[in-house]
Amino acid sequence: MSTAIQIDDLSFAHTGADVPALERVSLNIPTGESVALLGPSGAGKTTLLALLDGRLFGWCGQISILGAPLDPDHPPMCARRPDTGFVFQEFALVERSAVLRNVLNGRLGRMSPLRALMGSPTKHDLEIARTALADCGIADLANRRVDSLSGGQRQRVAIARCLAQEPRLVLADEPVSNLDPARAGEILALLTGAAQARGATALFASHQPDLARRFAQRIIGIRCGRIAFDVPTSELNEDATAELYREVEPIPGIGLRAVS
Ligand SMILES: Nc1ncnc2c1ncn2[C@@H]1O[C@H](COP(=O)(O)OP(=O)(O)OP(=O)(O)O)[C@@H](O)[C@H]1O
Repeated sequence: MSTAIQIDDLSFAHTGADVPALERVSLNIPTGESVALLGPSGAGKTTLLALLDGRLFGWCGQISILGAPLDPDHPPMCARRPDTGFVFQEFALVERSAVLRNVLNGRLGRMSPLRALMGSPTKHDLEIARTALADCGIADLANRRVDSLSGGQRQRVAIARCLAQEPRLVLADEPVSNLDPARAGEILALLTGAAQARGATALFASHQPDLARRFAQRIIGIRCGRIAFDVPTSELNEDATAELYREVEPIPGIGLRAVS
């Protein structure tokens, strides 16, 4: 089976940070797998996803996405961009634009440069965007401006935009944090189901172990920038989860230390 994400000995510190956000992380995620990243606030989940998306630089180690190595100092080539879809924790939508326009933005990397520049989608692009809206249960919101939507509705728009991109790898940073439990389950089912139906790989960060169990085949626990466990979902036990979320306290000049 081919590999979607290969990470070897990855370390990274944010500019000005005293301690690294990630330290000596190695993992391999085969194509088609749905994987959840669990970990307490500040563990390094967002940092890891942003690195995999080619948005942070100056890291050490090796990262390979869909068979192509990332450059630690430069963004990925434009041609590779559409293959990775990202659902942001803060949505990253164009607030004053209509929902449909936002979802069509997911198609930009699939359009010819001229069409993308003119903002002129083909019939096919429109069809895909409307299907993504319908799949996310928000077809009726197509013409509403994003700044008139609730947090949960925005989250659906962000997911629809990602699906419209037709990515081979879906990275999602707490993609359902603004939804009630029933809707959260529905949307994660949609996101992971859509990825699986297309043979795509999904890696999503979550604070909700129960949702991770339901929608991931494998669960990776991150704590203080290091991998605490990496197990098939069926093997995740309560003790490992409790240990992952055990309180940490900052030690001046040293970083984070687990409270015993
Ligand atoms: N832009 C930044 N500059 C400096 N330090 C940062 C920056 N972004 C994150 N960090 C630090 O990097 C570490 C990892 O943060 P990260 O946001 O990746 O954690 P997380 O697991 O995604 O947390 P959460 O669940 O709260 O989103 C934390 O110590 C955080 O304070």
